[in-house]
Amino acid sequence: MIRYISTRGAAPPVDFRAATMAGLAPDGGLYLPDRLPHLTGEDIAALAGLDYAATAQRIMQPFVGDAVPAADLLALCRTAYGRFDHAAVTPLIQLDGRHWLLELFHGPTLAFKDVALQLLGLLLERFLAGSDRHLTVIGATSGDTGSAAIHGLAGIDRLDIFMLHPRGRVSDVQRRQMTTVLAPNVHNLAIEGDFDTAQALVKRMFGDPDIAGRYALTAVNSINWARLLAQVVYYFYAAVRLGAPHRPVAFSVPTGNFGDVFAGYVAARMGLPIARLVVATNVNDVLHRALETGDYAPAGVVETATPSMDIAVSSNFERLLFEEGGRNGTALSDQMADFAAAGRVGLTPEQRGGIARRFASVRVDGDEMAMALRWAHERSGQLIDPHTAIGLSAAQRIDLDPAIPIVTLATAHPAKFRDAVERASGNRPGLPPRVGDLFAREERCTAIPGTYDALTRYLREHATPAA
Ligand SMILES: Cc1ncc(COP(=O)(O)O)c(C=O)c1O
Ligand SMILES: N[C@@H](CCOP(=O)(O)O)C(=O)O
Repeated sequence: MIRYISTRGAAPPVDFRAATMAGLAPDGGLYLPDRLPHLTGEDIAALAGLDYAATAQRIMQPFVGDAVPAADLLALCRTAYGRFDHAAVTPLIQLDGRHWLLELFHGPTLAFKDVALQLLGLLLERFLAGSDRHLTVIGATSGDTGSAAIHGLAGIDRLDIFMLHPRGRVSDVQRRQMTTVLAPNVHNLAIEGDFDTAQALVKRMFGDPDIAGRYALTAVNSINWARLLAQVVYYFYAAVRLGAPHRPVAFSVPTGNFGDVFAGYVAARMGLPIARLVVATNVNDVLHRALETGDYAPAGVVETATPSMDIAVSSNFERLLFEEGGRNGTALSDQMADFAAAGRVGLTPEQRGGIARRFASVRVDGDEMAMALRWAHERSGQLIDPHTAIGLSAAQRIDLDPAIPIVTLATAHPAKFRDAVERASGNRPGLPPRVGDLFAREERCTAIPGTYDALTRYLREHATPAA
């Protein structure tokens, strides 16, 4: 059975249930499976007849093991993906002979995060029902993870969620999707600072024994392995529909925390013929620079029309460094210590070589983003969101055999970023019916300074101790 090991090598291996409930490993590392199941060409071809929920169960079961029996996992997938408002769950849309969009935004909060967080909510509810524990979820968001997590976790018994977003830096739709959920277990905190401030505060809490032990913290950001696992599924689902295993497919992924594109990497390592994974960044291009130069050196973040990608320190890059560094926890731990001390770290030749075999990267600026957005509209009559447009622009510029289809992950509905879409294209997307009354709903949110003291004070006043 698959066990979960930490990228830092000093935490005991655990099963899927424990890894999901912990979020982050106790040594500060990120959990990864101790081995990846391999799918043969026949296994992949057999996915062609399955709907989304059945594909999800088939791909995830080996990772989940007996933590959730097959029939139950299928039922959870049917519930989670039954809440999407498209029969295909994640439909593929053809733009031209070569370019496709994989629409991941048909869930309750209109972004790809719903694919994982609808299921993660159900898994946590199930795991809690079988125990007497109380969990405190603490998360950081630039808008999409927060709304999806709140919609996935609101109302769960013996679980509270504290979600930090950077005040004034999320769109009005994103903010309201979070702050209008009035369930008593939901706490929205608007902090002074940017997304990295929020993410650093959250990570510090996990490393603080006084807080982490007292409140049984868990994470729903993509540092939680279960988030990524659920995202592996749509790479298989899309590639099979475009001819896998007989035809390779490339994916272009608008990237911030490196979660979504890492899920694609896992799919490739499991045997899916992915010709190339394109890491598409905006001008906050730490990942593009790291892939080009081998120097992972976060710099200050500037605000862009794609706020969900305005990230300096990209959490899941650590997972890739571990995988491509020989899965050596001690070496990775040293590398991360160097990073913490110097604020930058060089990749080893082994890591650079491994990464270059599977990935390409493109940095897309605001004008290029707007051009891709207009192109998609002219071509297909469809408005796409600015994050998707970053992915599409990268896909259009990548050097790849033209016979290989390239799928851009459409990570959000354009209505979530309607001001930016209007600025780029002159067209204002309407709100879909499921959020029609969003602007009439009451909001609840607490503003706090972006300091550790302020956050821990709030937590001590509002969180429930573990025992
Ligand atoms: C709309 C949108 N696109 C892309 C991304 C980047 O995804 P990841 O952080 O998994 O790289 C995010 C945020 O995570 C997002 O909200
Ligand atoms: N863009 C993200 C940032 C957090 O990413 P996550 O995938 O690590 O949860 C957001 O929407 O909040």
